Amino acid sequence: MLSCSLGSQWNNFQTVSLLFRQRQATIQQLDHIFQHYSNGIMSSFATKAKVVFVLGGPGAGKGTQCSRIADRFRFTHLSTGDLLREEGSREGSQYGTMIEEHMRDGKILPVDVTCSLLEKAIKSSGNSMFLIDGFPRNQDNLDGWNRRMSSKVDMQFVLFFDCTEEDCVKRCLKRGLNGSGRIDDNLETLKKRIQTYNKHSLPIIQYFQGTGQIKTIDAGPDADQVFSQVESAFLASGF
Ligand SMILES: Nc1ncnc2c1ncn2[C@@H]1O[C@H](COP(=O)(O)OP(=O)(O)O)[C@@H](O)[C@H]1O
Ligand SMILES: Nc1ccn([C@@H]2O[C@H](COP(=O)(O)OP(=O)(O)O)[C@@H](O)[C@H]2O)c(=O)n1
Repeated sequence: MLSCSLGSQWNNFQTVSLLFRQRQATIQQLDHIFQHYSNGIMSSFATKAKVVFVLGGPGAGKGTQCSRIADRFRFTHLSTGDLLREEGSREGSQYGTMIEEHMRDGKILPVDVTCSLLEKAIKSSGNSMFLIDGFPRNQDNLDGWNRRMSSKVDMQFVLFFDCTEEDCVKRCLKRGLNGSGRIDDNLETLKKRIQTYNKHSLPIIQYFQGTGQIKTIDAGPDADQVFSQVESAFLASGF
């Protein structure tokens, strides 16, 4: 029986080498044994991608902190909102109108659209560590992820940026005034985004609190202070 541990793989190679030196196996037999063992070695390296979900209200600072985490810990930052905006503005996209309407109304898109974009981005990234920012944002997102992706990756934990509604609104409005160009950084849409967050996203955060997978960050202080909490959370998880 072949074992996948590197120690026993090394022993296997030593055995093959001994057989060869003692001329006790034909080249064909040795080739067969070599292929068998090297497949075992490859599978011991082929680990699943690591995923951290990043949640919090609109404007809580998820994107700001994700780009710092990506620099510091070599994660790839996948902003679900950015992927959707990109898809929405792609010429010929069948989802353009749907994405624009949902975003303007502060509504969450069907998971099949979002999950396909995430899966494509994960596959083409060349990395094995991902921050999935703004997802899963409702039960449909979570169910779709569990159906399509959860067995293909290792979810590490959920980083939750805890921010008051007042700060969230202020930050989004300022982001809009500073020229974000986003169709949803205005007071009217923000009210709807906050409603959606309270009704659909908070239950998901509570679900992860129940499973013990949440790391809560106080998102109120300035970005440097928030990052020092974030950094401690990643270091404590072995990153
Ligand atoms: N800790 C913070 N304090 C004040 N403003 C912040 C902080 N973190 C981010 N911001 C600003 O708030 C706005 C929203 O931040 P962003 O990271 O885009 O949030 P999200 O990705 O959660 O929507 C941005 O203009 C950003 O510069
Ligand atoms: N999982 C997600 C994430 C975002 N979205 C859409 O994208 C919009 C913007 O999301 P975002 O993550 O860029 O922005 P914030 O609301 O976090 O600031 C949301 O209001 C939704 O309309 C979605 O449908 N599904």
